[in-house]
Amino acid sequence: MDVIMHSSSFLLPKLYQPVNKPVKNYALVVLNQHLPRFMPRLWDHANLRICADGGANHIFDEMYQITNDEDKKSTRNKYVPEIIEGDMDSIRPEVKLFYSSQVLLFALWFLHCLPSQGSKISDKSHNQETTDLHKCISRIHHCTPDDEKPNLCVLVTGALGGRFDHEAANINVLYLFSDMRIVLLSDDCLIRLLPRTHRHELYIESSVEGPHCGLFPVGAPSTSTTTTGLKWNLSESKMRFGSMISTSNIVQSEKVTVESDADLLWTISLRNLT
Ligand SMILES: Nc1ncnc2c1ncn2[C@@H]1O[C@H](COP(=O)(O)OP(=O)(O)OP(=O)(O)O)[C@@H](O)[C@H]1O
Ligand SMILES: Cc1ncc(C[n+]2csc(CCO)c2C)c(N)n1
Repeated sequence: MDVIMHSSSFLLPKLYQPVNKPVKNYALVVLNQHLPRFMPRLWDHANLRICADGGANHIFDEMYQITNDEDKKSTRNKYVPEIIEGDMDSIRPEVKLFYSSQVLLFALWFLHCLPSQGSKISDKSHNQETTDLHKCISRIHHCTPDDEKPNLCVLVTGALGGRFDHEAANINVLYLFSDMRIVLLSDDCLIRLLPRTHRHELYIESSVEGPHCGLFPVGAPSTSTTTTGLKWNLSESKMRFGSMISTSNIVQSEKVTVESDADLLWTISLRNLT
Protein backbone atom coordinates (compact mmCIF):
# COMPACT_ATOMS: atom_id res chain seq x y z
CA MET A 1 0.00 0.00 0.00
CA ASP A 2 1.38 3.43 -0.96
CA VAL A 3 2.13 6.09 1.63
CA ILE A 4 0.81 9.66 1.72
CA MET A 5 2.90 12.10 3.73
CA HIS A 6 1.21 15.04 5.45
CA SER A 7 2.65 18.17 6.96
CA SER A 8 1.24 21.42 8.38
CA SER A 9 4.30 23.43 7.35
CA PHE A 10 1.95 25.98 5.75
CA LEU A 11 1.49 27.24 9.33
CA LEU A 12 5.19 28.16 9.45
CA PRO A 13 6.52 31.32 7.78
CA LYS A 14 7.48 30.76 4.14
CA LEU A 15 11.16 31.19 5.06
CA TYR A 16 11.11 28.23 7.45
CA GLN A 17 9.78 25.51 5.16
CA PRO A 18 11.28 22.04 5.67
CA VAL A 19 13.31 20.73 2.73
CA ASN A 20 11.19 17.61 2.22
CA LYS A 21 7.75 19.19 1.91
CA PRO A 22 5.17 16.67 0.65
CA VAL A 23 3.28 19.44 -1.19
CA LYS A 24 4.51 21.99 -3.74
CA ASN A 25 1.48 24.25 -4.23
CA TYR A 26 -1.27 25.65 -2.05
CA ALA A 27 -4.68 27.04 -2.88
CA LEU A 28 -6.56 29.04 -0.25
CA VAL A 29 -10.35 29.05 0.10
CA VAL A 30 -11.79 31.72 2.41
CA LEU A 31 -15.23 30.91 3.84
CA ASN A 32 -17.78 33.29 5.34
CA GLN A 33 -16.44 33.37 8.90
CA HIS A 34 -13.88 35.43 10.81
CA LEU A 35 -10.36 35.05 9.46
CA PRO A 36 -7.87 33.07 11.53
CA ARG A 37 -5.07 35.15 13.07
CA PHE A 38 -2.49 33.30 10.92
CA MET A 39 -4.29 34.30 7.69
CA PRO A 40 -1.39 36.39 6.26
CA ARG A 41 0.84 33.31 6.39
CA LEU A 42 -1.69 31.21 4.48
CA TRP A 43 -2.14 34.00 1.94
CA ASP A 44 1.63 34.13 1.35
CA HIS A 45 1.87 30.37 0.81
CA ALA A 46 -1.00 30.22 -1.70
CA ASN A 47 -0.66 30.51 -5.46
CA LEU A 48 -4.45 30.82 -5.84
CA ARG A 49 -6.90 32.48 -3.43
CA ILE A 50 -10.64 31.98 -3.79
CA CYS A 51 -13.31 33.57 -1.60
CA ALA A 52 -16.50 31.59 -1.18
CA ASP A 53 -19.17 34.30 -1.51
CA GLY A 54 -19.26 36.15 1.86
CA GLY A 55 -15.66 35.12 2.56
CA ALA A 56 -14.75 38.24 0.54
CA ASN A 57 -16.40 40.45 3.21
CA HIS A 58 -13.92 39.12 5.76
CA ILE A 59 -10.87 39.82 3.58
CA PHE A 60 -12.26 43.32 3.00
CA ASP A 61 -13.08 43.98 6.68
CA GLU A 62 -10.46 42.14 8.70
CA MET A 63 -7.20 41.83 6.80
CA TYR A 64 -5.86 45.26 7.80
CA GLN A 65 -6.56 44.54 11.49
CA ILE A 66 -4.80 41.18 11.36
CA THR A 67 -1.78 42.65 9.58
CA ASN A 68 -1.76 45.63 12.01
CA ASP A 69 -1.64 47.86 8.97
CA GLU A 70 -2.40 51.55 9.53
CA ASP A 71 -3.31 52.06 5.90
CA LYS A 72 -6.62 50.27 5.35
CA LYS A 73 -6.76 51.19 1.66
CA SER A 74 -3.35 49.88 0.69
CA THR A 75 -3.98 46.65 2.63
CA ARG A 76 -7.23 46.17 0.71
CA ASN A 77 -5.44 46.69 -2.57
CA LYS A 78 -2.74 44.22 -1.56
CA TYR A 79 -5.04 41.34 -0.58
CA VAL A 80 -7.22 40.83 -3.66
CA PRO A 81 -8.47 37.26 -4.22
CA GLU A 82 -8.09 35.88 -7.74
CA ILE A 83 -11.67 34.51 -7.70
CA ILE A 84 -14.91 35.08 -5.79
CA GLU A 85 -17.20 32.10 -6.27
CA GLY A 86 -20.66 31.23 -4.98
CA ASP A 87 -24.34 32.02 -5.02
CA MET A 88 -23.56 35.65 -4.10
CA ASP A 89 -26.18 35.96 -1.40
CA SER A 90 -23.70 36.96 1.31
CA ILE A 91 -21.10 39.20 -0.31
CA ARG A 92 -21.97 42.87 0.35
CA PRO A 93 -22.55 44.99 -2.78
CA GLU A 94 -19.70 47.43 -1.99
CA VAL A 95 -17.30 44.51 -1.47
CA LYS A 96 -18.31 42.94 -4.78
CA LEU A 97 -17.92 46.32 -6.47
CA PHE A 98 -14.51 46.90 -4.87
CA TYR A 99 -13.04 43.57 -6.01
CA SER A 100 -14.73 43.53 -9.42
CA SER A 101 -13.68 47.10 -10.19
CA GLN A 102 -10.15 45.95 -9.57
CA VAL A 103 -10.69 44.30 -12.96
CA LEU A 104 -11.05 47.80 -14.40
CA LEU A 105 -7.76 48.64 -12.78
CA PHE A 106 -6.34 45.63 -14.59
CA ALA A 107 -7.52 47.14 -17.88
CA LEU A 108 -5.89 50.41 -16.89
CA TRP A 109 -2.72 48.56 -16.01
CA PHE A 110 -2.66 47.23 -19.52
CA LEU A 111 -2.90 50.73 -20.87
CA HIS A 112 -0.99 52.74 -18.29
CA CYS A 113 1.17 50.24 -16.41
CA LEU A 114 -0.73 50.43 -13.09
CA PRO A 115 -0.23 47.51 -10.67
CA SER A 116 -2.06 44.42 -11.94
CA GLN A 117 -5.05 43.31 -9.79
CA GLY A 118 -8.55 41.98 -10.17
CA SER A 119 -10.97 39.30 -8.94
CA LYS A 120 -12.93 37.10 -11.28
CA ILE A 121 -16.52 37.04 -9.99
CA SER A 122 -18.11 33.66 -10.64
CA ASP A 123 -21.84 34.05 -9.94
CA LYS A 124 -23.50 30.66 -9.44
CA SER A 125 -26.75 31.98 -7.94
CA HIS A 126 -28.75 29.54 -10.10
CA ASN A 127 -27.20 26.57 -8.24
CA GLN A 128 -28.86 25.95 -4.86
CA GLU A 129 -27.89 22.26 -4.78
CA THR A 130 -24.28 22.58 -3.66
CA THR A 131 -22.58 24.77 -1.08
CA ASP A 132 -20.23 27.61 -1.94
CA LEU A 133 -17.28 25.59 -0.63
CA HIS A 134 -18.29 22.71 -2.90
CA LYS A 135 -18.37 25.12 -5.86
CA CYS A 136 -14.89 26.43 -5.02
CA ILE A 137 -13.37 22.96 -4.64
CA SER A 138 -15.09 21.77 -7.86
CA ARG A 139 -13.36 24.58 -9.71
CA ILE A 140 -9.95 23.70 -8.25
CA HIS A 141 -10.53 19.98 -8.91
CA HIS A 142 -11.48 20.70 -12.50
CA CYS A 143 -8.49 23.01 -13.11
CA THR A 144 -5.89 20.65 -11.63
CA PRO A 145 -4.63 17.80 -13.83
CA ASP A 146 -4.77 14.38 -12.07
CA ASP A 147 -0.98 14.03 -11.96
CA GLU A 148 -0.72 17.46 -10.25
CA LYS A 149 -3.37 16.75 -7.59
CA PRO A 150 -0.95 15.09 -5.12
CA ASN A 151 1.26 18.21 -5.24
CA LEU A 152 -1.57 20.57 -4.33
CA CYS A 153 -3.04 21.20 -0.90
CA VAL A 154 -6.21 23.26 -0.47
CA LEU A 155 -6.39 25.25 2.77
CA VAL A 156 -9.90 26.22 3.85
CA THR A 157 -10.35 28.93 6.49
CA GLY A 158 -13.47 29.41 8.61
CA ALA A 159 -14.56 25.83 8.05
CA LEU A 160 -15.21 25.01 11.71
CA GLY A 161 -16.63 26.67 14.78
CA GLY A 162 -19.85 28.00 13.30
CA ARG A 163 -23.22 26.56 12.25
CA PHE A 164 -23.21 22.78 12.54
CA ASP A 165 -24.99 22.18 9.19
CA HIS A 166 -22.25 24.24 7.50
CA GLU A 167 -19.55 22.30 9.37
CA ALA A 168 -21.11 18.98 8.31
CA ALA A 169 -21.28 20.17 4.68
CA ASN A 170 -17.64 21.28 4.89
CA ILE A 171 -16.60 17.83 6.18
CA ASN A 172 -18.69 16.21 3.44
CA VAL A 173 -16.57 18.08 0.87
CA LEU A 174 -13.50 16.19 2.19
CA TYR A 175 -15.27 12.93 1.27
CA LEU A 176 -16.65 14.21 -2.05
CA PHE A 177 -13.15 15.18 -3.20
CA SER A 178 -11.14 12.47 -1.47
CA ASP A 179 -8.58 12.47 -4.31
CA MET A 180 -7.45 15.94 -3.23
CA ARG A 181 -5.57 17.11 -0.16
CA ILE A 182 -7.93 19.49 1.63
CA VAL A 183 -7.36 20.93 5.12
CA LEU A 184 -10.28 22.46 7.02
CA LEU A 185 -9.08 25.14 9.44
CA SER A 186 -10.31 27.15 12.38
CA ASP A 187 -8.30 29.22 14.84
CA ASP A 188 -8.14 26.20 17.16
CA CYS A 189 -7.70 23.08 15.06
CA LEU A 190 -7.44 21.53 11.62
CA ILE A 191 -9.11 18.50 10.04
CA ARG A 192 -7.97 16.35 7.14
CA LEU A 193 -9.29 13.14 5.60
CA LEU A 194 -7.05 10.07 5.61
CA PRO A 195 -8.38 7.85 2.79
CA ARG A 196 -8.33 4.10 3.48
CA THR A 197 -6.57 3.54 0.14
CA HIS A 198 -3.22 4.61 1.62
CA ARG A 199 -1.02 4.38 4.68
CA HIS A 200 -0.47 7.81 6.20
CA GLU A 201 2.59 9.48 7.70
CA LEU A 202 1.85 12.71 9.54
CA TYR A 203 4.93 14.87 10.19
CA ILE A 204 4.03 16.93 13.23
CA GLU A 205 5.11 20.59 13.31
CA SER A 206 5.15 20.74 17.11
CA SER A 207 5.88 24.48 17.23
CA VAL A 208 2.50 25.19 15.64
CA GLU A 209 0.28 22.13 16.22
CA GLY A 210 -0.63 19.55 18.85
CA PRO A 211 -0.44 17.93 21.23
CA HIS A 212 -4.22 17.20 21.30
CA CYS A 213 -5.54 15.14 18.44
CA GLY A 214 -8.36 12.84 17.36
CA LEU A 215 -8.88 10.10 14.80
CA PHE A 216 -12.22 8.60 13.82
CA PRO A 217 -14.41 7.41 10.97
CA VAL A 218 -17.53 9.41 10.09
CA GLY A 219 -19.40 7.53 7.36
CA ALA A 220 -18.51 3.86 7.52
CA PRO A 221 -17.10 2.19 10.65
CA SER A 222 -13.54 0.93 10.83
CA THR A 223 -12.96 -2.69 11.76
CA SER A 224 -9.19 -2.28 11.91
CA THR A 225 -7.11 0.83 12.56
CA THR A 226 -3.46 0.80 13.63
CA THR A 227 -1.42 3.84 14.67
CA THR A 228 2.03 4.73 15.97
CA GLY A 229 3.25 7.97 17.57
CA LEU A 230 0.24 8.60 19.81
CA LYS A 231 -0.12 8.33 23.60
CA TRP A 232 -3.11 5.98 23.14
CA ASN A 233 -2.24 4.00 20.00
CA LEU A 234 -4.71 1.77 18.21
CA SER A 235 -3.80 -1.76 17.29
CA GLU A 236 -6.15 -3.28 14.72
CA SER A 237 -8.89 -1.52 16.71
CA LYS A 238 -12.55 -1.10 15.82
CA MET A 239 -13.95 2.43 15.73
CA ARG A 240 -17.44 3.73 15.03
CA PHE A 241 -19.85 6.35 16.33
CA GLY A 242 -21.89 4.63 19.03
CA SER A 243 -18.84 2.68 20.14
CA MET A 244 -15.16 3.69 20.51
CA ILE A 245 -13.63 6.67 18.69
CA SER A 246 -10.26 8.22 19.49
CA THR A 247 -10.62 11.75 20.89
CA SER A 248 -8.50 13.73 23.38
CA ASN A 249 -5.51 11.70 22.24
CA ILE A 250 -1.97 13.14 22.46
CA VAL A 251 0.77 13.25 19.82
CA GLN A 252 3.98 11.80 21.26
CA SER A 253 6.31 11.66 18.30
CA GLU A 254 7.40 13.85 15.39
CA LYS A 255 5.89 11.23 13.09
CA VAL A 256 2.44 9.65 13.49
CA THR A 257 1.45 6.75 11.26
CA VAL A 258 -2.09 5.61 10.50
CA GLU A 259 -3.40 2.60 8.60
CA SER A 260 -7.09 1.75 8.45
CA ASP A 261 -9.74 -0.12 6.48
CA ALA A 262 -11.98 2.99 6.63
CA ASP A 263 -11.62 6.64 5.67
CA LEU A 264 -10.73 8.50 8.87
CA LEU A 265 -10.78 12.11 9.94
CA TRP A 266 -7.56 13.33 11.54
CA THR A 267 -7.81 16.41 13.73
CA ILE A 268 -5.08 18.19 15.66
CA SER A 269 -5.11 21.29 17.88
CA LEU A 270 -3.34 24.45 16.72
CA ARG A 271 -1.11 26.44 19.02
CA ASN A 272 -1.57 30.15 19.63
CA LEU A 273 0.29 31.30 16.52
CA THR A 274 0.11 34.69 14.86
N1 LIG B 1 -21.20 29.46 10.37
C1 LIG B 1 -20.45 28.76 9.51
N2 LIG B 1 -19.76 27.66 9.90
C2 LIG B 1 -18.99 26.96 9.03
N3 LIG B 1 -18.88 27.29 7.73
C3 LIG B 1 -19.55 28.36 7.29
C4 LIG B 1 -20.36 29.15 8.14
N4 LIG B 1 -20.91 30.16 7.42
C5 LIG B 1 -20.47 30.01 6.18
N5 LIG B 1 -19.65 28.94 6.07
C6 LIG B 1 -18.97 28.46 4.88
O1 LIG B 1 -18.77 29.55 3.99
C7 LIG B 1 -19.40 29.30 2.73
C8 LIG B 1 -19.99 30.59 2.21
O2 LIG B 1 -20.85 31.09 3.20
P1 LIG B 1 -22.24 31.81 2.88
O3 LIG B 1 -22.72 32.49 4.13
O4 LIG B 1 -22.07 32.64 1.67
O5 LIG B 1 -23.17 30.55 2.57
P2 LIG B 1 -24.68 30.56 2.10
O6 LIG B 1 -24.71 30.05 0.71
O7 LIG B 1 -25.27 31.93 2.32
O8 LIG B 1 -25.36 29.51 3.08
P3 LIG B 1 -26.73 29.61 3.87
O9 LIG B 1 -27.73 30.15 2.87
O10 LIG B 1 -27.02 28.22 4.30
O11 LIG B 1 -26.49 30.52 5.05
C9 LIG B 1 -20.41 28.18 2.99
O12 LIG B 1 -20.61 27.38 1.84
C10 LIG B 1 -19.76 27.40 4.10
O13 LIG B 1 -18.82 26.47 3.57
C1 LIG C 1 -31.85 17.90 0.05
C2 LIG C 1 -31.46 19.36 0.04
N1 LIG C 1 -31.33 19.97 1.23
C3 LIG C 1 -30.99 21.28 1.26
C4 LIG C 1 -30.80 21.97 0.09
C5 LIG C 1 -30.50 23.45 0.17
N2 LIG C 1 -29.18 23.78 -0.17
C6 LIG C 1 -28.13 22.93 -0.16
S1 LIG C 1 -26.71 23.67 -0.64
C7 LIG C 1 -27.47 25.14 -0.83
C8 LIG C 1 -26.72 26.34 -1.30
C9 LIG C 1 -26.21 27.11 -0.14
O1 LIG C 1 -25.38 28.09 -0.67
C10 LIG C 1 -28.82 25.07 -0.54
C11 LIG C 1 -29.79 26.21 -0.56
C12 LIG C 1 -30.95 21.28 -1.15
N3 LIG C 1 -30.77 21.90 -2.35
N4 LIG C 1 -31.28 19.95 -1.14
